[in-house]
Amino acid sequence: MAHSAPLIIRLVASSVRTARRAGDIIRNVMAQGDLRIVEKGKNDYQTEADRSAQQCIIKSLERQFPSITIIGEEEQSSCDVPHEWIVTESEPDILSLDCPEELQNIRDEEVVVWVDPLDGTSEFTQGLVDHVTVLIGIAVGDRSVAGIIHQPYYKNEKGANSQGRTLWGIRGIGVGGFEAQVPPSGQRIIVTTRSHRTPEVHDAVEALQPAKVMYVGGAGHKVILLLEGKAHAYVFPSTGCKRWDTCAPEAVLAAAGGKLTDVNGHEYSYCKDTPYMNSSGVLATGAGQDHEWYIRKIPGAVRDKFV
Ligand SMILES: Nc1ncnc2c1ncn2[C@@H]1O[C@H](COP(=O)(O)O)[C@@H](O)[C@H]1OP(=O)(O)O
Ligand SMILES: [Mg+2]
Ligand SMILES: [Mg+2]
Ligand SMILES: [Mg+2]
Repeated sequence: MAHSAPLIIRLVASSVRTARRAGDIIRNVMAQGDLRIVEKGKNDYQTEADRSAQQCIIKSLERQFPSITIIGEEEQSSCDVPHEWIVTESEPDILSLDCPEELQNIRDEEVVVWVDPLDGTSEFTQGLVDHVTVLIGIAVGDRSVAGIIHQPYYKNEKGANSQGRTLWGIRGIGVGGFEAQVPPSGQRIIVTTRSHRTPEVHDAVEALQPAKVMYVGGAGHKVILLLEGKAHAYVFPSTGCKRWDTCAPEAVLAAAGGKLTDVNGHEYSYCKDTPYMNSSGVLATGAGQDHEWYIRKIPGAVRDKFV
């Protein structure tokens, strides 16, 4: 079965298992109590969990898919890793999915995988672990087509789920691992950055006249709030987010009927030579929202800074 499924399906199926293992590694680092924080730049941190989770994901995917391009947020080390970090399994339910025609004959050379081993590092270092996600985004050519968002600290309503949860989406196929919800009509809930606020972010959020604003960490976490219908739009007119922050969330959101672009409505390219920085900001809207309306409402003086 594993060898008969198309490349994209096999990649998603093994990325789901790999993201889960990365989540185990993140929880273990936190449980051991020494994050070994490195400051990469202003308000930009890396921990032992970011480094180890990335080793797990990249070494696992390289082993199974040696000819694809994989780009990770953190610097990659050539050191050996514990053998239990190398994932060789795939999620059987995904392997058996029907694949649409246009995704059936993708070649290894066309695929770029964007890896954010730990999204929401600032919040992680502050103990806000429910903001953390592991992001594996799969692009074909320019376009983000599939994504995995794993939440290592997700708890169900009863407060019990030590394995976290794994949301996935593939354009043209659909989503799994969660229950997609459309945000409520008659009010507007905006979600934005908690740790990278700027005057432009403030002005854009104000202009949208929200009933409520949620300030939370992580691009993955904010898109989950859209997927679950807890917010209508994610607004971030600022640089700082990179391709590995948005590739997976964009694909899962699109597969659920939402949309992620820059703040002027242009799609980012995810080809392997693209700049890493999402220099024109991020605007994401949930299913059923009028994406163009949000673009028009963000003041031109803000949008013009990000053309
Ligand atoms: N100024 C910045 N410097 C570094 N990373 C940023 C910056 N702004 C955003 N990010 C990345 O985008 C994610 C979403 O941003 P925010 O939480 O501020 O809305 C952050 O968790 C961080 O990813 P990461 O945690 O993987 O480094
Ligand atoms: Mg980072
Ligand atoms: Mg990130
Ligand atoms: Mg990260």
